[in-house]
Amino acid sequence: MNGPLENKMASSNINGKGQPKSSKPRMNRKISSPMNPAFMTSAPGKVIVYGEHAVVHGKAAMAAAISLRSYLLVTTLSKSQRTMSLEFPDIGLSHTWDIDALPWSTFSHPSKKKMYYDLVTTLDPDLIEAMQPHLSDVSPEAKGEHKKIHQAAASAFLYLFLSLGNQSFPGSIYALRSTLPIGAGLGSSASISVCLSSALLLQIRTLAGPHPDQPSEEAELQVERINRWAFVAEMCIHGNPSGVDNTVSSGGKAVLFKREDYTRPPKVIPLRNFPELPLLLVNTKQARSTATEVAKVGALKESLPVITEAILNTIDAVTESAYKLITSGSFSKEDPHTTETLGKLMNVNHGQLVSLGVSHPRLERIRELVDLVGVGWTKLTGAGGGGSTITLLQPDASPKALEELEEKLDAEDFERFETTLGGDGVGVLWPAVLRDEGEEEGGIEIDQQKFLEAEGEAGVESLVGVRGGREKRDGWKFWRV
Ligand SMILES: Nc1ncnc2c1ncn2[C@@H]1O[C@H](COP(=O)(O)OP(=O)(O)OP(=O)(O)O)[C@@H](O)[C@H]1O
Ligand SMILES: C[C@@](O)(CCO)CC(=O)[O-]
Repeated sequence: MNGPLENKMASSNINGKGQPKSSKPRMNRKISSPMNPAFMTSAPGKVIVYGEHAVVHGKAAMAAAISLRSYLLVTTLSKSQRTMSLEFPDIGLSHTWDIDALPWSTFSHPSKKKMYYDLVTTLDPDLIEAMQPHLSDVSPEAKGEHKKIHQAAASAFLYLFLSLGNQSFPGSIYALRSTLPIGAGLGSSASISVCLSSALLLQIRTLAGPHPDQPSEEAELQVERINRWAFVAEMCIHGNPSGVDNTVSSGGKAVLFKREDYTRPPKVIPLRNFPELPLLLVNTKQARSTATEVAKVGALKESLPVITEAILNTIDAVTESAYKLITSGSFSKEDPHTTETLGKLMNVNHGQLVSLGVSHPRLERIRELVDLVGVGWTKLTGAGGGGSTITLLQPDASPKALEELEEKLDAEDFERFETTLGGDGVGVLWPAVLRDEGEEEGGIEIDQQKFLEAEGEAGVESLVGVRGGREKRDGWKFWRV
């Protein structure tokens, strides 16, 4: 059976299959004091329903959280252990920094120091430079794309840690597992960014809650702070993010998102009555980097500015039409005409993304297979260039045709996902103890060994999952906005 590492990365040029772990996870260290119990954070992936890429250029996008999530377990070490460790087995990354050797003087210099409530919209080149010597010894044996994946995750953590922490920060281990495929357009980087940002903000004790009777304005402020720092981590991972992924991952549910001015917070409209659309989510297993795909569109805009801007504007019009339809008083998802309009808009949006040059033959093959059986409307979702598609299924799609489609997708080695849209955003499990409903007392204490050894995505989901397949789990808490 595949272990977590083998399962995670798609079989492509950034293949993580069978990568040796950099070193064995350190699972035998002495763990937290009762004052600093081990705790967890978790955040969802997302699908972009309309408007990816255009959103990087100031247009609107509509996106919703999905039920696949990342989970981060934080274990505080005893006072004498002055190290910060990352255990990210999904990508085969294991690294430890000596806290006292990190570039504190640069990060805490008055001209550079940021506060936990600040809005940071660009990475500081001096800070990036100061981090370099501490990143160059991360996975020195890794090569090519594999190395980039490690560097991206390590730099996201280090930039946040050095910005939010200080030299007297307690030594800690950050163990991360995700049920999301990586580089598949489903927001894996945003979900780990939200996990890291919320964990560090909790460790420096700047977050209130989450607790059940928290006023919603307070909850909103906490989520906003997490989201701002998650955006910083996203900038470390993919250069020029719009912020839509981390916004959905932090707040959950579904939103219309637009960032016209990068020096100001984006405009985010929650879509409270976002319909539970019957969606089929398919991964090409062709991993790619969001940074590369975003750069492709940037390059097209430079070489064909007028045409590219025109395409981006028509994408905006598609997103706007879908938004108007969903928020109109007469909207009903039972109405086949409405579904058909949303579906046609998805098809148009896909065509626009093809013109921007971010499709891939495997994405086109999924479209072809769906079109051949005629069960719905398909578009790529996320950055494209591989990654995933979403298909809005026709309400009257015949079960036989659907079965036929599933067989074909399986035969051609595509990966189908079942997921629900619009779930919770960032969650906290403090301390790391879970109890299933009906269980008498005690509950399961999640320690690093259990967490790192859980078998595959299903093992992670069943051990620490927000639902874990059960009706209700006691322990995970969310800021309710
Ligand atoms: N489970 C994970 N463990 C460690 N690092 C991860 C994990 N998931 C994502 N990452 C980091 O995020 C990067 C992938 O980000 P990228 O934005 O390219 O893809 P994505 O977020 O899955 O897709 P999209 O942005 O299109 O939704 C990886 O290279 C890695 O650095
Ligand atoms: C391609 C893109 O629009 C969506 C990636 O999920 C990039 C971004 O918004 O940061």
